[in-house]
Amino acid sequence: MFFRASVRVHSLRLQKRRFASAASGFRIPVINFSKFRAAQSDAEKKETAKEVVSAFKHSGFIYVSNHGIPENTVSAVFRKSAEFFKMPDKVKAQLAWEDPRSNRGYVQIGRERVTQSTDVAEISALREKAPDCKESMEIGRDWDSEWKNQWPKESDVPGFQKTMLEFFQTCHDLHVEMMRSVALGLDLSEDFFDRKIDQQCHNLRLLSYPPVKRVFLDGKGQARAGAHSDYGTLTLLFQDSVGGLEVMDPQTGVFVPATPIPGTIVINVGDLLARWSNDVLRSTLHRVVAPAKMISSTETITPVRQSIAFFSNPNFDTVIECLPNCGKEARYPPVNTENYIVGRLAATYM
Ligand SMILES: O=C(O)CCC(=O)C(=O)O
Ligand SMILES: [Fe+2]
Repeated sequence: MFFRASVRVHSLRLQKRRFASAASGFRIPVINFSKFRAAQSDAEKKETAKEVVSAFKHSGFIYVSNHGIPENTVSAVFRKSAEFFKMPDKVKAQLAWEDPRSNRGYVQIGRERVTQSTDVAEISALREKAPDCKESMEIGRDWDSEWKNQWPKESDVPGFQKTMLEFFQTCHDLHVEMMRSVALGLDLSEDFFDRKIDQQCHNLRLLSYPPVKRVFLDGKGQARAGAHSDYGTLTLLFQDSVGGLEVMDPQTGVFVPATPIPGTIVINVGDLLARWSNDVLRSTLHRVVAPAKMISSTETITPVRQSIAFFSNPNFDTVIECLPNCGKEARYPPVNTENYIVGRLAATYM
């Protein structure tokens, strides 16, 4: 969570990097989502919903298989994303991310430093010392009356806009179903969230982590993306086969690799859903470091890595306050979604 811990505590935890061990008991389960869709009865549906919620309570992360998004849809998005990042820097710079209220556009390497700190000066110092080694392209709903997406010229990346807009809708649809499983798993009515999440105030983020010297990533506090939690309800994360994503075991503070599993999507709880659920569901720290697997014994440069994150959010006018069935006493005061999300974004970008 946002205020959960200080950077000092995290930097101690960052020193420890081990692999998942049976001893810690930490695991990110693979959940077959076709069982939710194809369920013949409410009871059967609830079985998968309970699996989802149980994992979100313990680790905050799941792998979802049989999620219904065709493999060639995902690979087309990866291809268009790679084409986008191959454009010359000065072309990408014309599409620059400008405002946390919009949260759209191209973010060059070093502009964002994800962290749990809330102190602007501290984040700024961190950004200078150990910026995230990544570039990204942020896309929002395309019909917003105030904020416009920063599309590249059609001739520069043919089909980019169409591919991304279709994918945005596809991810929204899956997120609605996932939220239905969360509602059922919390013993709420299946449609509990439907009208609170239907305005698509989400953020599709294309990520590219350039090749970098391994020694550089091994430096103190340096990572492809520093330890952080996400801000919204659920993040749908598509990763390539390179690896490097690690999730913190909340019991031990040890980071555990979330090794890519072909055909699955990694889905994790964000801070707003944790807050909504009064911390019944867990928003877990994660980061991106050099991949564990070496290509060869002489390898000193990590391969380029691509990932795609769909950060789903409640409607911006939704007030987040303790859900039913999530404890008698609210741990947090109510908060407006837009104020919360924009506040978090404003702190992490320069
Ligand atoms: O690239 C990844 O695997 C994770 C990215 C991430 O956690 C984020 O952008 O919030
Ligand atoms: Fe994240």
